[in-house]
Amino acid sequence: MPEPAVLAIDGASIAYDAQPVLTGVTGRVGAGEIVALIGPNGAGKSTLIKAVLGLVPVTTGTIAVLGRSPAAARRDVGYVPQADTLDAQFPVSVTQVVLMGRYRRIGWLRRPARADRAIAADALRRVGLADRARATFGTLSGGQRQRVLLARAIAAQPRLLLLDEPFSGVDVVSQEALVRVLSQLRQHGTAVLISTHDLALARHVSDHACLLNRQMYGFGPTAATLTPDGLRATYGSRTLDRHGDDIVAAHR
Ligand SMILES: Nc1ncnc2c1ncn2[C@@H]1O[C@H](COP(=O)(O)OP(=O)(O)OP(=O)(O)O)[C@@H](O)[C@H]1O
Repeated sequence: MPEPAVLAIDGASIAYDAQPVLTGVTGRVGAGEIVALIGPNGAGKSTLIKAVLGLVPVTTGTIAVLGRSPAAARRDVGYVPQADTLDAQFPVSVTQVVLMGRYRRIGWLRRPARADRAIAADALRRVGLADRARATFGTLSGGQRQRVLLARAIAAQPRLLLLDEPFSGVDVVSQEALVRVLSQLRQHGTAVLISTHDLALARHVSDHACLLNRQMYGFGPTAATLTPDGLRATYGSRTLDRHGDDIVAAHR
């Protein structure tokens, strides 16, 4: 018997109101696989991530996480939001933010046990911020805050991790930390869905790519999907930067 997919999307349309913003999405993400969502601004990448979280309705077709509805599977799904949606005013320490990742497992009314603190400390170490554990979250740089939120997500030990443009606006150190964490997650069998505008990073880290622009233009092994033809179809008349036969960057 083949392993059931961690995430299974079949002919899904997703809508905030009457008119769907995304249609015809079909694809599978298995344990330990990393899938990149690629498409221009407004393509529907964040919307798809929110639908997998059960926050935006699927109007036709289905989205199943571990064979359950997105809302029922929420406990097994981690989420790192876009950097610019973070609240830097949080008057809490870095460790407290990471421990929030444990509450869905231990319950909001219980105090974290020693094991939870060890898991949080390990998550901070994995993103390279062990030395900032006592710092106030708001005093960190944008890239460091993004890494703290990544630590919070991995401390929850999700089976599926959703990352919304984690590479945008972060420094090289943060990018390297993220690439390192992604490779560890793959080894642990965590499935990852990652939206990004960065084609080079997508090619570097992902096994599969999903091309989106209000509809799906392709889903498959990264090299076979991020082709000049596939990217041209997805981005339309927008400029694509070429290097030899390759398209290296797509403008938003
Ligand atoms: N809460 C909302 N209510 C109604 N429409 C929305 C809402 N959020 C987003 N949209 C619309 O859905 C479409 C897709 O937006 P989405 O944020 O998913 O795109 P994206 O691919 O993530 O873009 P970006 O790369 O700019 O983050 C856009 O037209 C947007 O205006």
